[in-house]
Amino acid sequence: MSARAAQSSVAAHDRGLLVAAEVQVRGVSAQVHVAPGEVVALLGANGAGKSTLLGVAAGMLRPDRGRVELDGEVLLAVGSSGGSGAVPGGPMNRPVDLPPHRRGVALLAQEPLLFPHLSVLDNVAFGPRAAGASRRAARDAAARWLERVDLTHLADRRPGQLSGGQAQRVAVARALAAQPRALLLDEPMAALDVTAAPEVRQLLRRVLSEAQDGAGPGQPPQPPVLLVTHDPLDALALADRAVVLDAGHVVEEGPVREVLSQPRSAFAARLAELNLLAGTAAADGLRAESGPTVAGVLDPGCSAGDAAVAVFPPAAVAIHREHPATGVSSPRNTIPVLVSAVEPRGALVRVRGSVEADPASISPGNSGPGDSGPVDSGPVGHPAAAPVLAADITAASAADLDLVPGSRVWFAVKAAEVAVHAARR
Ligand SMILES: Nc1ncnc2c1ncn2[C@@H]1O[C@H](COP(=O)(O)OP(=O)(O)OP(=O)(O)O)[C@@H](O)[C@H]1O
Repeated sequence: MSARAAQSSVAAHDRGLLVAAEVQVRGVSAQVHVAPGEVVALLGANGAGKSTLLGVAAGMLRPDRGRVELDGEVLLAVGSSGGSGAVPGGPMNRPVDLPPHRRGVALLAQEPLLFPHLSVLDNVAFGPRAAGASRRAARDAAARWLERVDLTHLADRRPGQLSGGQAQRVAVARALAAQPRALLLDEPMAALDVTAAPEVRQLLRRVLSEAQDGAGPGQPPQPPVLLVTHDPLDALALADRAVVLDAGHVVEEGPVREVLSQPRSAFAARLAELNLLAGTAAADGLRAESGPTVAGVLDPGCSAGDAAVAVFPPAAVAIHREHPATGVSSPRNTIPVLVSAVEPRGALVRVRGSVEADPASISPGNSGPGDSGPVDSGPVGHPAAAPVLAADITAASAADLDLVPGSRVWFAVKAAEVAVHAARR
């Protein structure tokens, strides 16, 4: 990239958070921009470079070349100009590398990293105190934040007397009480058990959307949020956009649902081993964006009316040539699908196909879609593209069904196998 092109790419991002870094020893050369109020999920396999970018943004790692800007302020500018690849060079007068505590950036890590000798209240007050608030103002802010994360009753406890989920909620309060100008989340649910993880995910979902709704005229800009995660549910619940890193480079980016439902990189495809339909949560399932209700089981963090996704594994899908009888013992979804690929996978066959919106397109002799089908929601940003679903069936069944690309079939999945999770709209 020429210096001029590099400059213009930086100038285009004068609001929000820009992180561009080249770290040769780690093979990382990537650039990510997060707009004010936007949550970007940084996805990628182990060693892809996610923590490296986060470390550069936080000021914990100095790259060979790199630039970090927050709302136009340069937090880091190191390395020579005129380089190539993802990292803007630009004319370099003198290097800038603000230390972490002067960046106005808060980092929430996997472990809550609370001070063991301080009470919960004083741990939270540490955030605003470190950002320059007076002792009293810091404690007031801490008390307000403990209320927002429903932990007022634990204010006097020491971290050693908290569960893992409670401690992480305290860490969330500490990070946000400092009123950071940008928030970095490094796999914040990864160290939690299966009960605590959804609680913290739900809390983050709530506080992040409150932070975004809260900004108005005269208020500081909404903080950009960069979230590192391996978990597609974290990305779906919390992020607007996904950026996929592979071997240190950005290989894919776009709205989260689009990246997960129509993955173009190998990693996103692996991550998206689940079927996914977007819409609005209903009492007993999901109302697809432009279709009827898919019966399913609502996640505890999800209520009717929320933006949501219905998720089910390919192994839970049965395939029928004719419309199957409606399940008696448990409700069943029947979805008309046009087969696009039939791929052997060991002892199984992965059948992929797009959801058909028009029941009339189903082959003659079918009784038409059942009560709960068809589903024709399209992923965000691709209103015209029908969602693609996958089913794993035995090779013998695939042979019996005589499936080839172009076959028209019904995918059937029991409601009990469909999980409905809250998601960003
Ligand atoms: N301290 C270090 N010194 C040298 N190389 C490192 C160091 N830490 C990480 N690496 C290498 O840098 C590359 C990027 O690592 P990074 O930790 O950023 O990946 P990641 O996507 O965060 O992975 P994970 O999901 O496992 O945390 C990898 O090849 C890794 O082996």
